[in-house]
Amino acid sequence: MTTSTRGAAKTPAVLVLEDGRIFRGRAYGAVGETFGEAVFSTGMTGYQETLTDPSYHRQVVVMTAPHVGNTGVNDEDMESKKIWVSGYVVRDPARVPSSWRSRRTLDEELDAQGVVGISGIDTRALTRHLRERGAMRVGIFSGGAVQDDAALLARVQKAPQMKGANLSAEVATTEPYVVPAIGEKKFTVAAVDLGIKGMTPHRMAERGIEVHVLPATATVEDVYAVNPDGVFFSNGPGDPATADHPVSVMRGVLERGTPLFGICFGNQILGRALGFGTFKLKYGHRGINQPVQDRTTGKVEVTAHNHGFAVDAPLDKVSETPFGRAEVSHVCLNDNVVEGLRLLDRPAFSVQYHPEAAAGPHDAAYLFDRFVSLMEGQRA
Ligand SMILES: NC(=O)CC[C@H](N)C(=O)O
Repeated sequence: MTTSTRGAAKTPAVLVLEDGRIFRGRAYGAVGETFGEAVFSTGMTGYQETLTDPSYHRQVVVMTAPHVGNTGVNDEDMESKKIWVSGYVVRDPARVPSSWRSRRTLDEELDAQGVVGISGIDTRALTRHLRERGAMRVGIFSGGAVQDDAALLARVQKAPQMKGANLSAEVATTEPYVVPAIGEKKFTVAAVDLGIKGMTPHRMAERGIEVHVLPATATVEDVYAVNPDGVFFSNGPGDPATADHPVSVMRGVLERGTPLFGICFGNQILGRALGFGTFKLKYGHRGINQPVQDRTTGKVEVTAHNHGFAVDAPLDKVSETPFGRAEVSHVCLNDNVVEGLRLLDRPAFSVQYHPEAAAGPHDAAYLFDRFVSLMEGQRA
């Protein structure tokens, strides 16, 4: 529950981690209370895209960049219709935004959307704590929600965990919709929406793809009803171990041999469809400067990430799966986490990171071209 109060900057706020560590600051955005999983993002730009990425549903995002809100909020950079983070933590918010596109301040936007945040805390200390102890549950409280610390801690410890959370249906579209191809239409793609970011269909549309975005509950029949040249599985929030329905739909697509591409949650679902497990990372990857190697070319790309889980697949051997041979195509050079999978006997691949990459970098945009090549190959 949140109470909207402008001028929140003067209102004391408290951030309580489930292990009892407490940070005191001032309210930012809406005044009230909120709960979620505390995670940190190292992106120095693109806060508007971060806030509106549905994969952040039920997460409280800590920004490691010390100044946030400098370019205000514009009407163009949203990745979905609303802010999805459940809370927002910044060190030093901009008092006066400066950008020709800015329409309002970030503080006003968070307040208008009822998103509770906190500012003026030592975000470096908080980030180091999360790196050492791992992502954990957190609460932010301000105004009338502030009680004694022990009472707040008890409430944080009762909040739901991210492990085991099945969240796609809470963020995905309930009705199918079409994003038309830009210019000449060359292909039709069925995109299963598990929490899709707006830039993803746009990157496909730019390549002459008409994208039929389908609800997370879509069946194999719904997918083939649009007569697709390719099938796409999107990013999305929650624990991939709970995504049994999309895993079974993906198996149906793999059986038919239709070209298939997955991003982030979609990569974890491909992992599961092939028979690999998934697991929770200690504190995840979130930011826009993660080095990833494409092992099929040897090239290293700087990439945008937002994932807390990963696929458990062997890095150094080709695996036999029910759909033929599969290999790890991409790996994160910071920690050797699996960042991409590809099948060797069927036209299917996926990446754990974000080639659509709003707000950049764009090193990985070639993956959309790879998807187009698979669809061309199927036609030839
Ligand atoms: N961006 C995503 O698709 C995230 C996938 C999954 N929810 C994770 O945290 O790993």
